[in-house]
Amino acid sequence: MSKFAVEHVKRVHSVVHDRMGADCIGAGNRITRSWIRCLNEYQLNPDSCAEPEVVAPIELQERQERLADVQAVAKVEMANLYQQLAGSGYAIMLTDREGVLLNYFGDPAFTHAASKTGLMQGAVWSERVQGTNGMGTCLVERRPLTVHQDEHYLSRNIGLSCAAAPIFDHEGELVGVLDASGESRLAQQHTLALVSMSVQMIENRVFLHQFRHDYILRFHNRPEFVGTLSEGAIALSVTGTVLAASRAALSLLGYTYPGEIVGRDVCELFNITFPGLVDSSTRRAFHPVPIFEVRSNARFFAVVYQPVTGTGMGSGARRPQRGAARLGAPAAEADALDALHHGDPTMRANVETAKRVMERNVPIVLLGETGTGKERFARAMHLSGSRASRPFVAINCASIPESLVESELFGYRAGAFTGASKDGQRGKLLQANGGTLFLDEIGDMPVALQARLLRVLEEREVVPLGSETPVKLDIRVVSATHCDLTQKIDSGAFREDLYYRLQGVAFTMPPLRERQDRGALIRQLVFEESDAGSPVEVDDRLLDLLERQRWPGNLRQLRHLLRTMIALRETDRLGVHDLPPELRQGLADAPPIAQPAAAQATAAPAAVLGGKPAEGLNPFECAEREVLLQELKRHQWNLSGVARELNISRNTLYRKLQRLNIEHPDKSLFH
Ligand SMILES: Nc1ncnc2c1ncn2[C@@H]1O[C@H](COP(=O)(O)OP(=O)(O)OP(=O)(O)O)[C@@H](O)[C@H]1O
Repeated sequence: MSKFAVEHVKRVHSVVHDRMGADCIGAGNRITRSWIRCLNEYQLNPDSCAEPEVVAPIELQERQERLADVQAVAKVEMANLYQQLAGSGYAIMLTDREGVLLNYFGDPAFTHAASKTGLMQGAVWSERVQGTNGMGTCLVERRPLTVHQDEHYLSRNIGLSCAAAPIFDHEGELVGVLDASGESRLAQQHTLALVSMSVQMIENRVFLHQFRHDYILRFHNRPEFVGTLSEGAIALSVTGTVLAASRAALSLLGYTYPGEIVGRDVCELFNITFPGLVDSSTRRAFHPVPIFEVRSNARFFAVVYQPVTGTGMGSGARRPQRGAARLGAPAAEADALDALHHGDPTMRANVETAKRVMERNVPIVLLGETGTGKERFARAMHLSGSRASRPFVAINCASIPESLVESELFGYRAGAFTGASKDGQRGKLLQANGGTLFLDEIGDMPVALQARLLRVLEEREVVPLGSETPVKLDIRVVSATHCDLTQKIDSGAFREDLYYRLQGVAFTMPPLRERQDRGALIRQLVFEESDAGSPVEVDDRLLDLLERQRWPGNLRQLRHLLRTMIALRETDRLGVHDLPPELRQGLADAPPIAQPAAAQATAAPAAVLGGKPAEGLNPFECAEREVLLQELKRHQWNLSGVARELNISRNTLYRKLQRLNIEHPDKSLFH
């Protein structure tokens, strides 16, 4: 151990064990708290030399797809941030909520050193694994922070300076962290401000994108700030019900949780009716109009943007109707279910059955692989039925932290516990009252919570925390899962009684590779991803290529690819040349999905170089394999050269070679 490391370890122990020491570190108590967690709770050795923990490539891909919306926007912001910090030795990183590094933009000067500490895609930077660090500690503290040099817990990380800010979704849930890390001597004071601004930009853009098919009220207390980074945004349904609010909107209006305003009518927030708001916004040609907040009478300036139409719901389907009844389906929304398919027989049968059962108060379960459209199906049922003007509330049962379950689901009364909001909080169950509750990933719900949920569903009432008065519940419950619930019941991970309570009718969403309407679906996705006013087309060769793929990530994966291609396109007609280079070859070579599995394996591109053919690899991996083989050939199998060229560490390169079945023509040379 170096003298420096010995000193560091001593200091960590003295800070944790001795309050005097803690006061001495002068770094604010977030670091002290974190060090205490690292030593006492995670029992980490400050001088640990353990290899960085890296998730398997397939897991990384799944995690990236789960955060596809955020990632697509974040990539652009990361590139911007990287440019602003260029030359100062920084790497910009995005992690998910578990601290797994999803994206990495590295300054070449720093990348090599960084990979030694584990700053690379797939590495886990949670506090539990890497001790006090920008990303991991930010995930725990849930606020922007810096971790500078020897504030890091592990002595091997004290060469770093990190500035990290948390990214939240519109439901206030933490989804990840954006971080800029560099070598300490180059650390810049304003980095944290830049990172925080980028996060705000990411959150705003994700919000505007996710709710682009709804009305969006964008406002600020100064007219010139409408449309800027600091504006607030509220998504509204066709009847003016608040569907969601951005963080800035909540803060401008003085609320803490989205649940405090979601489900309310916009006229309960501002002293103007929804049709009045839309009319004046349109009449003023989208110049901000003054509106007044109901509680404080504070003046704001607002613009209401119309939904981007073209989801198959018909143009104009979402125009607000003057005095539209709060209950009763807007007629034009009735085809939301029909718009889910373009002739695929399985989906058509699902839609027809859904229409028959959805008003009958029968619980519904949606089954299917990830990304096959379960949530979209649930939303379409909601929009097509009599509850369309009431809230649709989605809960991801797998991701609610144990400690928040109670208040998130059931809500609490004002002052129910220390730290509770003074106005109390309506839980998600009550937010959904009158509408639909969508329980996503139901198979992953913690068992303790299953019992409580069962009771609520049976009694049809909720008692918020700190209250004794039950509130009546009237919700339509739709659940979804990608796992086999009967297997979970057998293993004791899922309650049988809850299973029968949730499953009245089950629908199975066909995977994309089995859908017979793939061509029309691709066109539909391209249309949805195009900006209003500049529609993008797909040429026949590209369409044919895309139709023939197996799409393990289903519609979500396809949408993600199309979004990237549209963002980077040169003209409004997408062709094969718009495919990312690493995919072009792989997609072109991949076998058509109509072939039986055995045939596909043999049809996968056999490597000209590199030993074993690419058996069992998906098209993306085949593409990656091809690119790697070309690079290896170009560098005459000099691994250091290839690693440098690809901006990855030698370790990562080794792992890739193994995963992609690449061997040197002369095997001994790799070892
Ligand atoms: N019929 C459809 N037409 C166009 N896009 C669709 C359709 N169905 C789903 N999608 C798109 O596919 C993506 C994934 O859909 P969705 O989130 O509903 O899938 P899911 O099965 O609920 O996924 P997960 O199991 O991971 O929660 C979304 O971008 C959604 O808009």
